[in-house]
Amino acid sequence: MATIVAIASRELSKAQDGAKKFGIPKAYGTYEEMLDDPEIDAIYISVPNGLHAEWAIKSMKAGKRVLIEKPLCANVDEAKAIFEVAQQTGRVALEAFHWQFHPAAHVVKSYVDSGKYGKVLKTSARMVTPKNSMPSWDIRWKYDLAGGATMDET
Ligand SMILES: NC(=O)C1=CN([C@@H]2O[C@H](COP(=O)(O)OP(=O)(O)OC[C@H]3O[C@@H](n4cnc5c(N)ncnc54)[C@H](OP(=O)(O)O)[C@@H]3O)[C@@H](O)[C@H]2O)C=CC1
Ligand SMILES: O=C1OC[C@@H](O)[C@H](O)[C@H]1O
Repeated sequence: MATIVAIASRELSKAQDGAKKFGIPKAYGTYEEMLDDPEIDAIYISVPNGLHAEWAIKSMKAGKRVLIEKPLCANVDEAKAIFEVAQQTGRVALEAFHWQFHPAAHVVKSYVDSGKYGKVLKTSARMVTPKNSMPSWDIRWKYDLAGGATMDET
């Protein structure tokens, strides 16, 4: 079982509001301060996509295990860097993407692998969101933060 020990924001007042709302004992006004907290074993990384690798690597170097929001990171070089640091530090790095563990996904994969229904010739995906649910300032529109529909649904 895990206990949430602290929450961090780039703005202390935001962290304090979150801590109060969710009954979290400690609030930090920088991410670095949280990494310095010896009481913390693992960090949940929920910053924008383009910052996942940076904070996963800093967290592991600070001795923490990391649960990294999907998508794991922005590109293959970052993915390699994350797993190199995980190996060097002996820390666990896991992407918070439930499909790889979902029984339904395994059943679908077993059908595909079995060839029972023939070969997969094409797949297609479309991202649709309710009108105004993703304002223009949302991180998902920001290329420099590794936004975009493909990244969002990866
Ligand atoms: N698994 C799932 O089902 C879901 C996963 N996600 C993933 O979670 C991550 C965050 O998504 P979401 O919570 O919707 O995003 P938000 O924009 O709501 O939150 C991201 C937070 O990151 C912090 N942050 C740090 N640096 C920056 C920066 N340069 N610009 C903007 N924000 C920054 C901010 O917190 P602060 O200012 O307090 O420091 C901000 O509140 C994404 O990787 C997304 O793909 C999102 C939704 C569902
Ligand atoms: O589950 C999700 O649905 C909406 C998306 O924008 C989000 O990032 C994703 O994780």
